[in-house]
Amino acid sequence: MIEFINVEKVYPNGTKALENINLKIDQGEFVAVIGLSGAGKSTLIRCINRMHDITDGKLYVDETNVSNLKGKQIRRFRRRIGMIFQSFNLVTRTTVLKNVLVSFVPDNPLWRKITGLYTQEQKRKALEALDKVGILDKAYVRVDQLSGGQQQRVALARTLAQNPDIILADEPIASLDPVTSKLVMDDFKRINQELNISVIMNIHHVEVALEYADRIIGIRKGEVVFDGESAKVTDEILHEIYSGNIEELKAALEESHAHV
Ligand SMILES: Nc1ncnc2c1ncn2[C@@H]1O[C@H](COP(=O)(O)OP(=O)(O)OP(=O)(O)O)[C@@H](O)[C@H]1O
Repeated sequence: MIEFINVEKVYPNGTKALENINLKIDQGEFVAVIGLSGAGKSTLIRCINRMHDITDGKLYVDETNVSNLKGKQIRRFRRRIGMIFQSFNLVTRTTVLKNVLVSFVPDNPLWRKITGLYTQEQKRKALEALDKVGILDKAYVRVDQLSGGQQQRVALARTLAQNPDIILADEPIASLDPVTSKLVMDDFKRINQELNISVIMNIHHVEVALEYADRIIGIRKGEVVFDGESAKVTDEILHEIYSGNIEELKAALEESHAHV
């Protein structure tokens, strides 16, 4: 379980990005975080794996008080939490398989790190992860020969290979076309349901969020203004989340229509 207790995040330049955040997210939930640009969505999910430090309150992942982690403990903790970015973060001039194998580097002794050799078991796990996202046939293809959607699935396979409890996804479909977005979202949903991995996704496409996530967290100006089942999100609630900016809400909805 992930638990935020009165969490606040103030950046060193004085910007208050999160305030009074209280949330409990159970293992296996699929949560979409929505809100205007600058509302604090990215900050919220990046506090979970300590990419950002909170400045007040408490944040727990299971029994771990995230703020108390130091050095090696942070690295070990992050092994349990996969992270997917809009930009895929892959090494494009090498093969799909090598990109997935990279997830094992932290576990390997120095000589394996230097030689770039992996165990048969690691290769088997990497191929298994590629199979889970339907691109096993691309294992020996160079990443720069794949479409954006396929690249995002490689990123997903790399994360799966590390056997995470949680996947944090920061705008994972923002640079994908509507058809590909759907395939990638289907992968997230399947992984969530079949492997019981929690998915916490920051997403601009409201309708996609409503279709795929079980739970919506609406953020406005660093505060949670809605937290509930996707099925219970009404136009009034969306207005509340995006209030003060109807034009942006309309644009977000139109963009989402194009994605479903
Ligand atoms: N490294 C930083 N230093 C200072 N302020 C920051 C930093 N990162 C984000 N902010 C500010 O914190 C607030 C929340 O930003 P955040 O990126 O979390 O919003 P967001 O909802 O994810 O936005 P977007 O949808 O545009 O990505 C914004 O006012 C932003 O300008």
